[in-house]
Amino acid sequence: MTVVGTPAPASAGPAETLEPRAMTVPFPFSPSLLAERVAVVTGGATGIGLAIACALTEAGASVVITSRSAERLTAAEMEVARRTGRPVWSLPCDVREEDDVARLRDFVSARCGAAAIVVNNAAANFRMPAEKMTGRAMRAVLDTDLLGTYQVTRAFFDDLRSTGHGSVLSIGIAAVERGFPGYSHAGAAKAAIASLTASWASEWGPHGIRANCIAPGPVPTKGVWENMLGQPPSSAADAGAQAFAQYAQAVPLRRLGTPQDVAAAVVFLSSDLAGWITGVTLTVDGGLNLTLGP
Ligand SMILES: CCCCC/C=C/C(=O)SCCNC(=O)CCNC(=O)[C@H](O)C(C)(C)COP(=O)(O)OP(=O)(O)OC[C@H]1O[C@@H](n2cnc3c(N)ncnc32)[C@H](O)[C@@H]1OP(=O)(O)O
Ligand SMILES: NC(=O)C1=CN([C@@H]2O[C@H](COP(=O)(O)OP(=O)(O)OC[C@H]3O[C@@H](n4cnc5c(N)ncnc54)[C@H](OP(=O)(O)O)[C@@H]3O)[C@@H](O)[C@H]2O)C=CC1
Repeated sequence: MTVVGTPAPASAGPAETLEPRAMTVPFPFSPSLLAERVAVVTGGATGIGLAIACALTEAGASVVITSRSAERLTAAEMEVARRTGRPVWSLPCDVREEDDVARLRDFVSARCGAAAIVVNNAAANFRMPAEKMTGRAMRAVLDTDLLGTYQVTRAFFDDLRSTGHGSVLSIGIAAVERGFPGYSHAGAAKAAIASLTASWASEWGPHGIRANCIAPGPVPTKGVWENMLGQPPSSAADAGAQAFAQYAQAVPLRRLGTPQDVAAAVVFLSSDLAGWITGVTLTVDGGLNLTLGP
């Protein structure tokens, strides 16, 4: 039986074990829930995107993953097949580049058919105090997170509409209305994504396209460790690992998130189970935002 949180292989090194896969909830959706649907997942080779690709595949969708690295995509293709027993397709694409995005759209259409589900998950992040933020640094993040989300979604608009049940899922960040200290570029981009989502929902509802945002709290993926907190710790005793363990105690549900927590929300929102839900931002954070005060 396939499960949402396939346990890490015994051979997994310290970096892999940081992507918590301890959750062993049986896969909660029918394997035919998304049958005949084609899905595109940006940033689908690692972390949360990889878990989303696995979950959509397990729910019956034909999935195309994309990121800038052909090497990571090849590894991810094998990982999805290992976890789900089904193939995914992949194409390198920098979401900041219009030509790349146009090629992606044509690849998906030729290989699998019209996309009914677009998951905007690709993102870039690095710590930088606001007063030190250069224009290039700001642009590097806005171009990836915001422009990339807009560009990919727009490229697939005709396909989404043609299916009659298009669904756009964009990944934001929990409690972004409070800002994102140290990461003001990413906070601004993610806040704008929530607004884009609402605009798309209103404008495209009449075309049968739903648009929703998922706003995760902290999920200690390898990408977060490398880009936000330095190198992954080599053991649970490392200061970084200790800080995260302490952070978990601030969460009402007393744990940090897993990629699979986010993936389950994506499957639900992209399916007909959520057929009358559009324009929402769903926070997936174990209740952490409730502890931040009024
Ligand atoms: C604690 C829980 C909350 C977690 C919330 C959210 C988490 C996440 O979003 S996780 C996603 C993390 N994953 C990634 O970030 C992976 C992808 N990131 C990247 O590939 C890069 O960081 C990049 C896209 C931003 C690099 O883009 P590129 O166009 O190649 O940028 P340049 O190298 O040309 O640099 C442009 C500009 O930005 C400055 N810069 C880039 N990276 C960093 C860095 N790591 N630290 C500081 N500054 C950086 C760079 O210095 C350039 O500015 P100038 O120096 O003024 O030219
Ligand atoms: N982990 C967390 O705590 C939280 C994460 N999020 C969001 O969840 C999503 C996934 O993050 P996570 O899995 O943790 O981190 P990852 O670093 O694993 O994922 C980011 C992905 O984006 C891809 N990517 C980056 N830039 C581009 C680009 N220009 N074009 C195409 N792909 C690109 C990367 O692949 P490649 O480098 O190969 O291009 C990578 O696969 C992001 O949107 C993030 O902001 C939100 C809240 C909390």
